[in-house]
Amino acid sequence: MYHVNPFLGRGKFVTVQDAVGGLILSDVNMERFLESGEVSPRLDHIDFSLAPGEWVHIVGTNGSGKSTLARLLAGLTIDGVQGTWNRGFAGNRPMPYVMQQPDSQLFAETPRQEVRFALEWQGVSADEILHRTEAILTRTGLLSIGDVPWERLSGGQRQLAAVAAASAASAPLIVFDEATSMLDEQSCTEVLRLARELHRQGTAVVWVTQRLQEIEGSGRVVAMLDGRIVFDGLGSDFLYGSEAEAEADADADADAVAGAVALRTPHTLTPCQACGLRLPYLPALALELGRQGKLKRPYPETAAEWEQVLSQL
Ligand SMILES: Nc1ncnc2c1ncn2[C@@H]1O[C@H](COP(=O)(O)OP(=O)(O)OP(=O)(O)O)[C@@H](O)[C@H]1O
Repeated sequence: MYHVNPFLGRGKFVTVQDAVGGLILSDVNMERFLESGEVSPRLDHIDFSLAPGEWVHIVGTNGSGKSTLARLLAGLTIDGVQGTWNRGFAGNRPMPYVMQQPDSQLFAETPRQEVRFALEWQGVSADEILHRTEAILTRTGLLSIGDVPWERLSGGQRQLAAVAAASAASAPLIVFDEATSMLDEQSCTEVLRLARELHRQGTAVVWVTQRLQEIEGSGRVVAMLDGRIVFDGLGSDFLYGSEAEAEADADADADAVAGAVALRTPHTLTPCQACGLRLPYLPALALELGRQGKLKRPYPETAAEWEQVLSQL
């Protein structure tokens, strides 16, 4: 358990007790000082927990506090944070943190060197390094370009190398902070595939993104607004609202059609829209078809599911 002790200076954490289990933040608070001299929250009394092996999407508008929360979860020091937390399964060491810009986190000159360095930092033996480097390059699809210098690789390939190096730590948690935002569609898919593979192998993943099309209906979504967590629940409820709200909407529509009410009750905003975020095209289409009674939940997610639904409309 860690406490931020304001009397020890900014960002110094005091170990109170070790515990293995969930990574838990309690009442974590952080202020930012505006040019006007006013103080506003950067994190506003956040409570958050992450179980071992869990995947969480963190979303929110620009400046809502996603990166600040992500850095804290990775165990990186941030000046001026206050609150209480238990790092649980994530332990005392900083966890791998994959950023938006691969170039700001690459140390070596080629993918193979990058992975080797990452393993060396883990204290892995020389024999083991040789074997594991090849295995990681193979798994990440980088073997054929393992010795190509960064300047001859695309941004997507450099980001894959950053993920490969992050995965070399075999850490219990990896934080991706908008890791796909600068990439083309194919590279996004590759980076997401690697992250999902790590997750399948038991790594907890914090996935910060502005790309809401990456949300899965059955996955966990945490949405931030003005430094607060304003939603923590299922991806489908975040995108479409809860089923109970949808039913209430449908009842209101039926009443309006039957003339039981003079005016049609306006639909409520979904949590996604209430956060100031725009629904991606396909979820917006699903929501509209659902509201017209042409589609029932669970709404389609994959291309194959959409194809089937559209062929039946
Ligand atoms: N190093 C810093 N010092 C002071 N304020 C900061 C610092 N970094 C971020 N902030 C402010 O804290 C608030 C939250 O920033 P943060 O980067 O966590 O949000 P975000 O949701 O990740 O935004 P974005 O999507 O634009 O990256 C913003 O108002 C930002 O301007």
